[in-house]
Amino acid sequence: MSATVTVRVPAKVNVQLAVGAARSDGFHDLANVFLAVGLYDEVTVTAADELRVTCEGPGADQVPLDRTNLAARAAELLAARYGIPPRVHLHIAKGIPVAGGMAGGSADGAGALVACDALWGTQASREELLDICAELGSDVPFSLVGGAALGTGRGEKLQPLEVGGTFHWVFAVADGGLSTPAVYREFDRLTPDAPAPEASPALLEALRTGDTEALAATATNDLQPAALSLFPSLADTLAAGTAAGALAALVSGSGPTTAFLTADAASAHKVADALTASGTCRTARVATSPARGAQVLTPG
Ligand SMILES: C[C@@](CO)(OP(=O)(O)O)[C@H](O)COP(=O)(O)OP(=O)(O)OC[C@H]1O[C@@H](n2ccc(N)nc2=O)[C@H](O)[C@@H]1O
Ligand SMILES: Nc1ncnc2c1ncn2[C@@H]1O[C@H](COP(=O)(O)OP(=O)(O)O)[C@@H](O)[C@H]1O
Repeated sequence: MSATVTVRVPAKVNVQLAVGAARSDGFHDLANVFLAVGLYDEVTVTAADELRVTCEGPGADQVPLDRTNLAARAAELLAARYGIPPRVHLHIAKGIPVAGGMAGGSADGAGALVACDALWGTQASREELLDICAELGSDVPFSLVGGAALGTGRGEKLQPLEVGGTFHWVFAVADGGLSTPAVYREFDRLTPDAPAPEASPALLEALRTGDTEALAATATNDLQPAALSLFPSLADTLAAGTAAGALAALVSGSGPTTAFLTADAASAHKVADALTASGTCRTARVATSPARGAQVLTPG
């Protein structure tokens, strides 16, 4: 056991987000095709007198530092399973836009879990870790595994997917955030008869073969109309990225980050520059996918 462990965890984009009707538990059944992208949060855990969370980086002021933080909840859940007092300092270095539909909070939950497991030497099995992740949130299991996966149920039941190449993305970070439950509520209002969600075979094939144009032609997000309804100016951001040459433009998950798939690295930089100059977003970030899931940087 070492005194400090740092874990790096990627963001995600949903290349397909098919959403069904609301279930009796309030969640929605999904066909959620997750793709991990190379924008990262780092979670560092250090032994301390009591559980404490600190956060640095863009948007850190919007991250709760109390027990509602997903990193704190992850430490508490693992500690409770093994009868360990959760006396740790969790420090989060944010690289993933906060409340942006890129699963930053989920990344921190998965990262804290892996970091505490290494710090405490609990050696929880992959199944146990995935179980705790699912308890923390629908997106958290994917943050642990990374790569690409089809999430069914509320998104927590994962089936790994093959990815045959590198995809080049631009992410436009919006001014402000969107609440995930509010976007799902707006989806319900706009889509009274949502059909059962199904993954698109053509999209899965595009991922498998690493075919950017085919992925661009098949990527869809059923939450996009709801996100646009609550945040209408996102339409201007999508239009600016498309005008600059993006092959596909879509809202990332529940938004308000928008995602632009581009032909190659040069095109990604061109689209990012155009988005920044357009004044329709706060900042634009270039990243590639797939990316590895939660990974220990300093060994425990
Ligand atoms: C929309 C998605 C797409 O990947 O991600 P984000 O864009 O928020 O990152 C996810 O479904 C968000 O997953 P996550 O943020 O983990 O949600 P949870 O904590 O499990 O649930 C928060 C709330 O979202 C709604 N929710 C979430 C998942 C789901 N399948 N159906 C839902 O209706 C519920 O209102 C729930 O109370
Ligand atoms: N470690 C965390 N980092 C960011 N947000 C967190 C964290 N823990 C809890 N939250 C809460 O989760 C909400 C959603 O944030 P985030 O996970 O970044 O976005 P999204 O769910 O859109 O992908 C935030 O508004 C915040 O209140």
